[in-house]
Amino acid sequence: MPAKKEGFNRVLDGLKKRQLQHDFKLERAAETYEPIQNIGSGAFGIVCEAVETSSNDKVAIKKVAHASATPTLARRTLREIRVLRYIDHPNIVTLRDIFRTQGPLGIDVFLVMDLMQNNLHHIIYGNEEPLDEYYINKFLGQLLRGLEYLHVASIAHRDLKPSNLLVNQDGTLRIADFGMAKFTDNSSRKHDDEEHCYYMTQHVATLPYRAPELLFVLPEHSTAVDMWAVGCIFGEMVIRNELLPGRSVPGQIKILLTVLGHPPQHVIDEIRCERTRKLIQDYGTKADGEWDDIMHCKARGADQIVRGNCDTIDFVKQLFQYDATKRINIQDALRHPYIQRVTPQMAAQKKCPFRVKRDMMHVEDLSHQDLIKLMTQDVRSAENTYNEMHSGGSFWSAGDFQSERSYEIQKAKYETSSHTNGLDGQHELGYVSGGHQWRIPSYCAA
Ligand SMILES: Nc1ncnc2c1ncn2[C@@H]1O[C@H](COP(=O)(O)OP(=O)(O)OP(=O)(O)O)[C@@H](O)[C@H]1O
Repeated sequence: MPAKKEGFNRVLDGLKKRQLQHDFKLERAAETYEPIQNIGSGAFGIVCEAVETSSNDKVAIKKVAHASATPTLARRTLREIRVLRYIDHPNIVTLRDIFRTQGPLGIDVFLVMDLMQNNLHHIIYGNEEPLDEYYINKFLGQLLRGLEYLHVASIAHRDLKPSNLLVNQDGTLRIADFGMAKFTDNSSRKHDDEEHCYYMTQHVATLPYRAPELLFVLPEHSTAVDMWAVGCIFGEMVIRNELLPGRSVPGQIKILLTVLGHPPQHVIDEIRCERTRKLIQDYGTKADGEWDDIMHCKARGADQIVRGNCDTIDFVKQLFQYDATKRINIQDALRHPYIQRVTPQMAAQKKCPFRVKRDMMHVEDLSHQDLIKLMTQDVRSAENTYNEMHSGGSFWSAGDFQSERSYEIQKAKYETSSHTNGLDGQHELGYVSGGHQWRIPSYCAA
């Protein structure tokens, strides 16, 4: 290598190292984790590869800078913590630890996860060749299994896209980035109505994966938004291109109309936004797209996943129903002949712990102040990360209620307890009986 280039690379390496040190000032937790290199960033977080010094395990640390500064950041962070902290599923990213430091603009939160080698976006586009059919089906099957675990607990991810699906060399896929995750059931209709405004809805889900009920600002949002995204991701794996590649809201709506045809009249009738309804009506009636062609028109290589395969086409059609109530749900998707044909029979999986659902129920209602309070309680300080690692102390895990019944008992105890955390009693049960200042999550237990 010429000397000039070597020198230049050294300078670049030095700059990267300094940036890493600047981004990941871990305070006392630096004795527990050693950052190695930056590996990714999104709109809300930066992620580095690091080593856990005691075990030599490689981990990924996601930093959400000044997580307490705005309600949006605080809510995103709390959602991610509360979904991930009790979950142990082969197709959902594993959260190992959480700690915080005090940054100049509020609390910086660090989520320590198992390190994954890649994400599906890089897998799809990192190769000239389209993805092998075997891998498409393997990834699809794992995505559906991870979603089943969440959807059965009425938790919608709401930001599924290839870059949020992490993949290891052995083909394991794990769903990541739960900043938009939300508990959705019939009682959440209230929130949906509150969210029924242009601003809120247009910040859920990345445009090319955004379901029509979000795009058209319809009142009903459920786990069905994820099923639409599954269709988009499946299509993207097949054609090696975004299936519905809009770059603006009107542009995205026009792409839907062009590719998928006109929404049924009852869906249009539900649209309250005059501008959106007019846009759809003015666009006129288009013929429904033929999935055979849609999935193949941009495909660079030959594959037979879609063409001529009736069960594949039926599966795709059911994912792309404009009407969310008619869209295939996760359980029917797993039972669909296409999935049955291409994915191995899978054993029944265990249920998502009730406490995840319980923790997620109230997040959407909280004020900025309450969000900060809960986030602070859920996350230990970097100081404690170091102390607990080195004292070998056992971590209290009072939040580990195994069932709805034990939750109710603890809740009753809490509500009659004189010990209060300043909230309304429903929100932070783990605070009741622990002697510790911070609520230490169960997964930290040795
Ligand atoms: N556990 C992990 N192992 C390896 N890489 C990861 C891990 N978690 C996240 N990443 C990488 O970091 C990137 C950014 O992470 P993430 O999507 O969680 O951030 P974000 O700011 O919430 O993103 P977005 O803009 O999509 O909301 C991901 O696309 C992924 O490539």
